[in-house]
Amino acid sequence: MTGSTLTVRGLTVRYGSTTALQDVDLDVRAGTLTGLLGRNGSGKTTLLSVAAAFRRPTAGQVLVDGEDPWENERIAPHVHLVRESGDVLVAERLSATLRMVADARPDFSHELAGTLLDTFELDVRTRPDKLSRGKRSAFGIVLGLASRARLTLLDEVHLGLDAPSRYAFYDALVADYVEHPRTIVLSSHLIAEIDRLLEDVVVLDRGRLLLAEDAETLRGHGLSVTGPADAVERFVAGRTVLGRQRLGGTAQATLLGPPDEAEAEQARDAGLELGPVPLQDLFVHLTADGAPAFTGAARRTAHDAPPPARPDGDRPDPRPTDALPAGTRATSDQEA
Ligand SMILES: Nc1ncnc2c1ncn2[C@@H]1O[C@H](COP(=O)(O)OP(=O)(O)OP(=O)(O)O)[C@@H](O)[C@H]1O
Repeated sequence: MTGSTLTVRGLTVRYGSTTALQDVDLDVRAGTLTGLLGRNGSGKTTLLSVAAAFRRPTAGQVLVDGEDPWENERIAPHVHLVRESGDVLVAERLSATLRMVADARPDFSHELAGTLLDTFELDVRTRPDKLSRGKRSAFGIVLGLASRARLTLLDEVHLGLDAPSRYAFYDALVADYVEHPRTIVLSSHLIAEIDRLLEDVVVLDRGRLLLAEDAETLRGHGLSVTGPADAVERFVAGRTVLGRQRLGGTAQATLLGPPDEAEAEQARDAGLELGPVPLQDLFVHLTADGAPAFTGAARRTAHDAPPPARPDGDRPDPRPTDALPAGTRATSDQEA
C-alpha cells in the first residue's frame, strides 16, 4: 500500500451565495503526509468533504487515484475522513461504530485500534453521549488511523484533546504512517505542533489555493533578520517584508526569499543574524489581510488545461451532509 493520489482541478464549491472554494487546482502526492492549513472559513473542511465524496463540487473535479470518488465502490472503501464533529452511531455503544467501520475498511487493523483505545483510555462499551469532547475526538482518531485507508483525511481531529493526548496522537500517526505508508491530509490550526510532521503543505486562503509546496522548500522561503534597527532596515530595503518587530534599537524582520551568498555575507558584516522562520509565522504573515502575493513557491499542479466543469455540478447533494461515507452508512448526530 503506497497511498492514493488526490487530484483537484478547477474545484469550486458554493453554498447558496457563499463561495467556499473557488477554482482550486491541487495535486496531493501519493504516500505523503500533507498539512492542510488555512484561516477560519478558508475552505479546508469543504475540500476534504468533496475528496471523501460527502459533497459534490459545484464545478470542477476531484479525483482519487484518477477516478471520481462520488458513489464509487472501488474508491469508497479506501478513503476515510475523520471530521471534527465525529461520526458515530449515536444510539449504540462505540463497539458498534467500530465494527461498522472495520467492516467497511479492507485495511482496518483491529490490533492498532486496540492499542489506540488503550492509549486514549476509551472503553468501547461506552455510549457516545457519555463521551467528553476530547474523548469523542480520540475515538475519531482511533477509527481514522486503524482504518489505514489509502487516503486518510483528518479534519481538525485534535479538538478538545489535551496536550498529552495530542502528542500521543502525533506519535501514533507518525509511527503507523512510517510502517504503513499512505496518503494522509491533516487539517489543523495548531501549526507549530504539526510542523515537524509535515512533508507537504497546502494553504487555502479565502477559498483559493495560496500555495502547495513541500514543507522543506516552504520553510526555505522565509528569512528572519535580527540586529541593529538601522542595519536591518538597510538590509531589507527593496525586499518583500512580511513582518517587522522593534524593541528599542533592535529590530527583527521577516522576509520572503532566501538570501544569496553575497547577501548573507553582507548581513554578517553588518552584524545581522539570519535565521529560518517557523512555518506558523510564515503562515500568519502570508494569510494576513493585505499580505503581499506569494509567488515564491511553484504550485504543484502538473496539468495543461483545466477540465470542463461538471455538467451536473450544480445539482444539490442528494445525501445529508452528516452521512458517513459509502459503506459505513449510519446516523450521525452532528453537522459538519
Ligand atoms: N453547510 C454550509 N452552509 C453554508 N455555508 C457553509 C457551509 N459549510 C461551510 N460554509 C461556508 O463555507 C466557507 C468555508 O467553510 P469551511 O468549513 O470549508 O472552512 P474551514 O477552512 O474548514 O473553516 P474552519 O477552520 O473555521 O473550520 C465558510 O465561509 C463557511 O461559512
